[in-house]
Amino acid sequence: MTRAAVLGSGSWGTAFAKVLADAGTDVTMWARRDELASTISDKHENTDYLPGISLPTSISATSDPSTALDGADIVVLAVPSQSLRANLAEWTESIPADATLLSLAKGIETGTLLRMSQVIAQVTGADPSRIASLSGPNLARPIAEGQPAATVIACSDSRRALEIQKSCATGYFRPYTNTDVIGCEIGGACKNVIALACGMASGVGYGENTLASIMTRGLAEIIRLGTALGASASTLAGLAGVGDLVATCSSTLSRNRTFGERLGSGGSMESAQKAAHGQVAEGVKSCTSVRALAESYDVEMPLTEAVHRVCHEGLSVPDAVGHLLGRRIKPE
Ligand SMILES: NC(=O)c1ccc[n+]([C@@H]2O[C@H](COP(=O)([O-])OP(=O)(O)OC[C@H]3O[C@@H](n4cnc5c(N)ncnc54)[C@H](O)[C@@H]3O)[C@@H](O)[C@H]2O)c1
Ligand SMILES: O=P(O)(O)OC[C@H](O)CO
Repeated sequence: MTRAAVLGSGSWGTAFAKVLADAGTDVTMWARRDELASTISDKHENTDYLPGISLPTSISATSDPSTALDGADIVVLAVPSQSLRANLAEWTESIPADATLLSLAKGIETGTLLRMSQVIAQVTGADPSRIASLSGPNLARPIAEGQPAATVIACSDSRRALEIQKSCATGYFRPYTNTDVIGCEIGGACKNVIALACGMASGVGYGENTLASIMTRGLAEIIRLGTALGASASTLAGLAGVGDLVATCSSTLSRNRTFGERLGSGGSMESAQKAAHGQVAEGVKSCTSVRALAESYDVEMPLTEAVHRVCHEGLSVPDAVGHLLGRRIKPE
């Protein structure tokens, strides 16, 4: 039986742990707090992040990372992007030598501008062939409720991608494999920024034409950046690109879209952060790193630039809209 350690017991870590257990994988979760680990093990519910969802009784949880990691074939990294490096530094010693490391995080590290698989390789010293990324239209709660969805598991080593695919395929969760780790990670990180923009537009009161225009032009800038970094455009036209972009930009369950909506309807960054109740909207930090990454490759990303300026330079949403529409007109 495949054994997985899921490190991080937020919404997606918990929903994905359920998927793994439903697929017949032996799962141990790690939670930062003892109290949450005990609730998951004893009450089979994550009352903090996914209240009302019954977890399989086979899932156990611990606040001791080495207990969770003991004998793991697959190590699932389910903490927010900006905390992955510090957490991994503490976990590396206990990670089994041949385990596959699977990142669920959708972000670009600030400062280093590294993708999550690059952070993992740098901190753990693992060969890139042991590192995989999972990304797609995967809002946590509907998946935990068993609503059908598909995803992409990207790894340069197809054997490892297949091992993960088998460990999480269920009657409601359909994983596809891919070898394009860059495309998968760029799609996942960048769509959060575009979802912030859609939320801002929706908060102002704009409707479907505006949102569809932002999604489509957002995809154009994601493809420009992805291909400049070596991703395949077809990955970005698939589940980890268009699929996730549509789900996140359209859903009122998205933390990124909701965050943007609060800004668009006149809320401050502080009030939007407060209203998120500790749940991470990755795009708020990644807009800055994606923008810097794009600049370093001489790639134009006007929507990302606008989101960065609203979130971090005090530009108002109406002024951001004015700047975007005032740009030079050009062919599509
Ligand atoms: N929630 C979703 O629907 C969803 C779906 C797909 C991917 N993701 C991605 O998965 C990653 C994790 O998101 P989530 O939704 O589970 O987040 P979350 O906000 O629900 O929870 C984050 C988890 O990480 C822990 N955490 C927060 N800061 C930490 C730190 N500094 N050190 C250690 N642990 C810390 C929290 O205690 C919590 O257990 C993100 O990159 C997100 O973009 C989320
Ligand atoms: O709630 P969000 O905005 O972090 O998005 C969640 C997932 O990434 C959707 O696939």
